[in-house]
Amino acid sequence: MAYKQISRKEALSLEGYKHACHVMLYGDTDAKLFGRIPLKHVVLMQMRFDGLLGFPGGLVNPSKESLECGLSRELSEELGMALAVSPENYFSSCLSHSAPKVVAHFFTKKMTEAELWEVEKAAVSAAPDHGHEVMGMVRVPLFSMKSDSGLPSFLSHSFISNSRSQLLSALQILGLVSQEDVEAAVRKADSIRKTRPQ
Ligand SMILES: O=c1[nH]cnc2c1ncn2[C@@H]1O[C@H](COP(=O)(O)OP(=O)(O)O)[C@@H](O)[C@H]1O
Repeated sequence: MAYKQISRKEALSLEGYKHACHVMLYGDTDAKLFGRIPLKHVVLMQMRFDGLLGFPGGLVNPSKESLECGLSRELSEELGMALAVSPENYFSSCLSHSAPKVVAHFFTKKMTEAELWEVEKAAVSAAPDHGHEVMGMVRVPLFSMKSDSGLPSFLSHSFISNSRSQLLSALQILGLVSQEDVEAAVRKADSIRKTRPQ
């Protein structure tokens, strides 16, 4: 599936397109898996109603609201708390060939580990969409183990639209996982998918 990256300005000047805005919430952590493997960062995605992984967010109407306001409104439904998103959080805009006439705008927001905990707690206890449109927040495992568990296994699952490539580019550009490690995880994920019983 091919996605074409375009500028925010170009995206907003397109006629007859729907605009989707999603955000990757992330932060640093000192936590260690099994008390020995440093997790380094927390990155949040969600399990959607359709069984696909994606980021919180949804459709916004740029003729009536800014991308950031529309995204914040969607987040209060999915996360059960107000979360401000500003133009500084803008990351990219992409045309999706799999969903004709949809522009996918992507944002990233760094938070403290305590704030991320609050988001996870509100998402399960206060979000109107919990259990309906959103089945739960998930932390992305960023480590890779010899058995291919961790990031390779996570990447072998099914993702909505271009959310997998949004994740991969954010991990690299924000320096959360090295380019080399991302590329190795993608190769392993592809081989897991090929060998999985149908
Ligand atoms: O995480 C994501 N990244 C990129 N596009 C996404 C993501 N999640 C959903 N989409 C796409 O965004 C559009 C709106 O879907 P979504 O289910 O988020 O919004 P809605 O709840 O307003 O209908 C659809 O075209 C969907 O394929």
